[in-house]
Order: sequence, then C-alpha cells, then structure tokens
Amino acid sequence: MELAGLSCATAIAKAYPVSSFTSGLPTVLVICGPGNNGGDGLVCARHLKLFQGYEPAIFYPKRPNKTLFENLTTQCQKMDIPFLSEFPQEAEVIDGAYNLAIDAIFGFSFKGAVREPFGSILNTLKRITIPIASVDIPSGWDVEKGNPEGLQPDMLISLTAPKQSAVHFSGRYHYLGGRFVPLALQKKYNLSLPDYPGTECVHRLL
Ligand SMILES: NC(=O)C1=CN([C@@H]2O[C@H](COP(=O)(O)OP(=O)(O)OC[C@H]3O[C@@H](n4cnc5c(N)ncnc54)[C@H](OP(=O)(O)O)[C@@H]3O)[C@@H](O)[C@H]2O)[C@@H](O)CC1
Ligand SMILES: [K+]
Repeated sequence: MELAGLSCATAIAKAYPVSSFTSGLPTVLVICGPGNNGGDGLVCARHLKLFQGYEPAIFYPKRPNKTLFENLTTQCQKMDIPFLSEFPQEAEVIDGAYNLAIDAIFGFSFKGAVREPFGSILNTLKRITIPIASVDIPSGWDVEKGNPEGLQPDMLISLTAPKQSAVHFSGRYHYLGGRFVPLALQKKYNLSLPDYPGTECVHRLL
C-alpha cells in the first residue's frame, strides 16, 4: 500500500507539477473510501505533502476499524493534513477551494449500486470542473465494463496492472504504478507489464 500510494503521488506530481498551478496554491482534495483504495489515497496524500508545495486535504467519511488505516490516518494528522468533517455538496465550493481532486473511493472490489454517503459524493464529483485523478479505477466503474454514466477523470493511475475497464478511460493522463509484482507472479497470471524506466515507480501509458 505504501508503494501503491507513493506511485500515485509520483504520477500526480509528474502530470500536475506544482509549477503548473497558475491560480493559487496547489490545493488537492483527496477523497478516501472504506477499503484499500482509500488507504492508497491516505498514503498518496502524505507523499504529496512530503513532496512540498502541494496542500492536500482529506475527506474520509467511513473509516475501517483496523490498525493499518488508523495508523495511516494518524500519520496524515501528524503531518498537519486537514481532515474535512463534511463534504462540500456544491461543486462550485470544491472548484473554488481546490485545484485537483483525487478519487480514492473504490477500486477493484466495488460492486452493486453505490451506497451512501458515496452516492452523493460521486454525484458532486461528476459536476466539478477541476481535474480528477482516479486511483486504480474511476470510482463507481465496473472493473471490466466501466461506467459511461460515471466519473470521467482526467487522470487514471492503474496499480499493479491496468484493469479491463481502462480501455474506456478517455482522460489525458494514464500511468501505471505499483512496481512490486514479482516475476513469478507476472508469469503465473500471464501479465505483460511494461518496463519501468530506471528507478521510477511509475510508467506513463498515455
Ligand atoms: N490487493 C492488491 O493486490 C492491491 C490492492 N491495491 C488497492 O486496493 C484496492 C482494492 O481494495 P479493496 O479490495 O479493499 O476494495 P476497494 O475497491 O477499496 O473497496 C472496498 C470497499 O468498498 C465498499 N463497497 C463496495 N461496493 C460498494 C458500494 N456499491 N457502495 C458502497 N460501498 C461499497 C466495501 O464495503 P463493504 O462491501 O465491505 O460494505 C469495502 O469497504 C485496489 O483497487 C487498489 O487501489 C493496491 O494497493 C495494489 C495491490
Ligand atoms: K478510485
């Protein structure tokens, strides 16, 4: 998870360097869901803050009662990353306060109809105009079929390997992250992963 989240922050810093934010501070709203995708979001927020220049804030409405996620939350709090107590319902409020949104709500274990509070959150995210970077899968997408009515992010960071639904991604930036798959596992699952350049933890696909 640490490497997955670091990959996300690295890819985001490449696609949206601090210098590219011409209107004010590079404020980033990170929305974290209840599973490991949300954990990746917490790690990503922490690394963005460590990269310096980025100003992440986190919304984390449904927190699992597990030590890993409690520790990740504590680390963010100790780094003075603010946690929002409420999600702004108006898209304009998000557009006015932030320059980038990171969607770390659901990944490959999402299924069925979206339950609250995430339905309202996704509806608001569909209306914002600032770019959205989705971690692993745009939240609310079927892992294989995608979701034409769902979020259409500007950036996708596929982790481990792109999921089948990535063929429906129509944004500007697609990165692969998660340089941690052992060769034996790649062979077992017949994964043909691109070579990561040098010591990079991400590989740009689009
Ligand atoms: N394992 C690996 O190899 C790696 C995994 N990685 C990362 O982990 C991600 C997968 O994490 P994951 O399996 O924890 O599930 P995830 O997609 O975060 O969501 C589960 C949560 O969502 C909830 N939920 C589901 N449907 C819902 C609905 N309709 N409406 C509302 N809630 C719903 C569900 O709730 P429940 O059904 O339990 O009530 C559960 O709490 C993967 O995409 C990648 O980012 C990477 O770090 C690389 C290596
Ligand atoms: K996501």
